[in-house]
Amino acid sequence: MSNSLSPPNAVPKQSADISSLEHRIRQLELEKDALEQQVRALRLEQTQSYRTASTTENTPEALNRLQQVAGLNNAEIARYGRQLILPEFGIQGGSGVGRLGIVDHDTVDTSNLHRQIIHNEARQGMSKAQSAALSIRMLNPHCEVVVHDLVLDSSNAQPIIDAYDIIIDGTDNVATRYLLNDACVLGKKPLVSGSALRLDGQLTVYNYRGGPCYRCLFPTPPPAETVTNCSDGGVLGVVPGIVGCLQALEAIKIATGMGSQDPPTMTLFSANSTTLFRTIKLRKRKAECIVCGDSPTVTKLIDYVRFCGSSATDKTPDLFMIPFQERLTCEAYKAICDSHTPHLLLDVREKVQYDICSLPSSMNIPLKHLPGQIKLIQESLGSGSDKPIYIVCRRGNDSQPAVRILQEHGVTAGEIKDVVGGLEKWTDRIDPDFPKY
Ligand SMILES: Nc1ncnc2c1ncn2[C@@H]1O[C@H](COP(=O)(O)OP(=O)(O)OP(=O)(O)O)[C@@H](O)[C@H]1O
Ligand SMILES: [Zn+2]
Repeated sequence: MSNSLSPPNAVPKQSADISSLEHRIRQLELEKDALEQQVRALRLEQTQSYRTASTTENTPEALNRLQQVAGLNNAEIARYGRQLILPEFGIQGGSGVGRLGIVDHDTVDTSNLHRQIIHNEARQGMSKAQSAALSIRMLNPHCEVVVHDLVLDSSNAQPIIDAYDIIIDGTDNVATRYLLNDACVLGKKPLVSGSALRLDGQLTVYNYRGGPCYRCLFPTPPPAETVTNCSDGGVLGVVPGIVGCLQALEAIKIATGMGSQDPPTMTLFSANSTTLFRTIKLRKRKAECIVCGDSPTVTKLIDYVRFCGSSATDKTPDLFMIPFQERLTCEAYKAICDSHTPHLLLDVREKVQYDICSLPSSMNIPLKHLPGQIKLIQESLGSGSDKPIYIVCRRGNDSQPAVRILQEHGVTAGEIKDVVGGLEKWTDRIDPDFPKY
């Protein structure tokens, strides 16, 4: 046996290093847990002493003093009474929100009314920010409401964010979510983020008390074609309301110093699950996050539309993947129908959308199933046929990749074209009675 070999029971040096490092990590983790527990206990103590101050001194003098501190008049005390008597809030915590800013560039649409209850039937076509401000003023004339009727982008976001203490995100696109995140990190503002789609919702508070930011969780934007919004995926009316109330709750807790979820958490709501709520613990990427990490490289707002490869509004139909002259206008397609020119009309919307409304004699194959249905399409057309294929979707976006898919799979047809602006344009320009949803 050579001397260089270790004795039978000895641990090789490298594994000894690894295990001692692992031991150290476990120790540090224990220390971290203990420290986090201490922080939680101190925060609880803070809240309780604050609570005691606002409830036990119930003498008229003490109330008067607190009333002055909180700046409430009798009418406001009457208004907020049910909240003021909550021990967790008291007169200081219960004084409400003095100034609310509303940002939205859009106008109220009929399809918003089943869920956006801040608007109503009579407000269709009105600026959403104005309509929201009206509703808030009708509820409470004391609240100052500032209307920002604009598309929030990197040229205007920072001063708007800087003017408020807490930012609540209820937008529907990734470009704006990254923009808001970065502006909040740069402006040191907590971001109460909520989203709702179909039967599901999500709630997270970012950038609060050393917690993670949106980029810590999602360092890179998802591919644009994988993102669905309410307009395409649908949403159950009550779900955004549930998420919105949770966002309001977190904002109130932050405003009153009660704190938010600790440790930082993502709350997932699913109307379809038996438990309704689930939570996921979140971690800040201290070392790697390029905006809130140790060595940030994002030090000012960037072009988020370019970064995400998708627009900040879902109201811009047609991404112009195919040159306009290679496509059909609604009017041109109407002329084809009127002249009874034989053709195959392919509708590439999801089946649930197709079931709501469709053009006569169309064939429904949702975009995602198209590659698997080439044979069926060719058979419907007749092989070697020179019959043209026209493709339609909701807004003229999905129909363009559909054209490319058929071309790439070598479908033989007279021509393969899609309808610019899709069925939405069809309603606007050709048939006002065709349903718009
Ligand atoms: N960058 C932005 N600036 C201003 N408002 C924005 C921005 N991004 C999104 N919004 C607004 O956020 C809101 C998101 O609401 P929601 O998800 O219900 O979509 P919607 O556009 O109202 O409805 P739908 O998608 O069904 O047409 C919209 O009113 C939209 O105008
Ligand atoms: Zn981060």
